[in-house]
Amino acid sequence: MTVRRLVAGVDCSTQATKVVVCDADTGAVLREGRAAHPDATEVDPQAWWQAWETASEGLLDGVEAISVGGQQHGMVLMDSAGTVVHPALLWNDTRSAGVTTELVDEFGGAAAWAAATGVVPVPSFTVTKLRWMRDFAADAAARAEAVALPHDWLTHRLAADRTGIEGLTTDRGDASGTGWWSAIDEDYRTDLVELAFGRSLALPRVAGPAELVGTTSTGARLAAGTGDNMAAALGLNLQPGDVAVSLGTSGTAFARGVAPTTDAAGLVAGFADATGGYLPLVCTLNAARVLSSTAALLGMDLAAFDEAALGSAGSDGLVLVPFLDGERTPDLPHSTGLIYGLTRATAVPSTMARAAVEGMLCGLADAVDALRTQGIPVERVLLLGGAARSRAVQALAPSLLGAPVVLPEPAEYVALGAARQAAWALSGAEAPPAWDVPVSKPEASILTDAEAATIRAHYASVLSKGEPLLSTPR
Ligand SMILES: Nc1ncnc2c1ncn2[C@@H]1O[C@H](COP(=O)(O)OP(=O)(O)O)[C@@H](O)[C@H]1O
Ligand SMILES: O=C(CO)[C@@H](O)[C@H](O)COP(=O)(O)O
Repeated sequence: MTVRRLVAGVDCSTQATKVVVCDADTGAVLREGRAAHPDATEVDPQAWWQAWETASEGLLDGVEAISVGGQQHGMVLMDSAGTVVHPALLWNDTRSAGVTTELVDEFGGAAAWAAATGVVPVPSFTVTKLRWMRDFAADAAARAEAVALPHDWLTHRLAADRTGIEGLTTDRGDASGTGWWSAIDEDYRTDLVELAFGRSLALPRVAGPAELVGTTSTGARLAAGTGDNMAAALGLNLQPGDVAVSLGTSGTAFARGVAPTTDAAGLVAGFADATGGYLPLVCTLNAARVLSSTAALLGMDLAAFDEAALGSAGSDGLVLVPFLDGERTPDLPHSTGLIYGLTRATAVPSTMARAAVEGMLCGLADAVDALRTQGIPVERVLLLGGAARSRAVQALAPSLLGAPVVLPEPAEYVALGAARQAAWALSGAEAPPAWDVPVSKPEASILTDAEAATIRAHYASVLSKGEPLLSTPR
């Protein structure tokens, strides 16, 4: 009789913690749990711990290894005892917008950052949050001795064999989103921590992709973990030519790369991945919540919203610029949403629903184009994340994104990727285990390529007309 080995993967993402327990050989999901996070852009990491405890309750019997995938960029500052000195500022917290330009300039501008680290800081990046702490939360900053990311912190909290800030670990994937780890040098740039914060901080050791880094109180081994997008890439087993478009709280478009990218325009972040390779990625601040907010505005649940968007004959020139939480790509942190083209004909719920889906997808279409500009081949888009469940999204995506779209079987791909990393670390093998990723075709496309081009042209024109409004603080 073969003995089944169990591994767990965790997704500590913006809106929730999700846990999957899988068969280490096949990846079959045997148990699942989930618990919500506070709806805020600064969060006490203790809330992630509570969500982990709730989401994993009753799931971990027999689990031999655990790995944590986490929302990227969040800043967790600790004192020497490991006590968090300020609520974590998350990736979607834009308060560091005011200090980002000066920080970029102090190092010689966008091109210098891109050449040194692979990224150009925007307010999402941890390095800008350190500068904000130095300037606007000096008391808490003075107590800080170490800085870590959400997945580093949760892994550390899970490790029963560590105390204080001793033994903190991260991985190259998540580290590459800080702004002080260089995907070009494969090393920390401690000078950039000092530049941003005014002094040095202890940084987590960068563990190898398949390393075991600790042990939990129940004896399960801990893998290194990684950023949520890196975990999703591992869960999806992305191949050359594949681009993942994830429609969660953030909208992301990413692909596996064989070399670091250095986009001085700052659209494509030159991240590392969780396997030793690279993960060029474009991220927007506005994806699934554009649909849920518009549905709430229209007094509809998500199912009714979807029907309305799908049933609409077209947006008829109504353009919804979806920057409800400010925007990161394009770099417009002070922006808000805009609605343009409202007439008596378009001021109807179904047209508004359609314009919201189109607006969100136009932002992601620009993201996919930015990858193309960096020479990333886009032969097939894998659509995932909560909003990929929307039939309207599925029906509009192929023409707007300009590529064939497939739907990986609905699953928590970040948690699955983390579980795959745990299985890899547990196996001691050269490569991650081969887990199958079934895909299906989406709803038939309801747009011609010409219609999609018109929608994207309207969107681009409203963006450029709205620029003065979008770039000014309210
Ligand atoms: N059918 C649907 N249509 C549109 N949005 C959906 C649908 N189902 C779930 N969502 C949205 O997906 C989001 C959660 O997606 P998820 O990928 O889990 O996000 P995150 O990883 O950022 O927490 C929520 O905002 C939810 O409203
Ligand atoms: O900032 C980024 C990527 O650079 C985001 O993708 C975060 O990693 C949060 O992801 P979700 O919670 O939306 O999955």
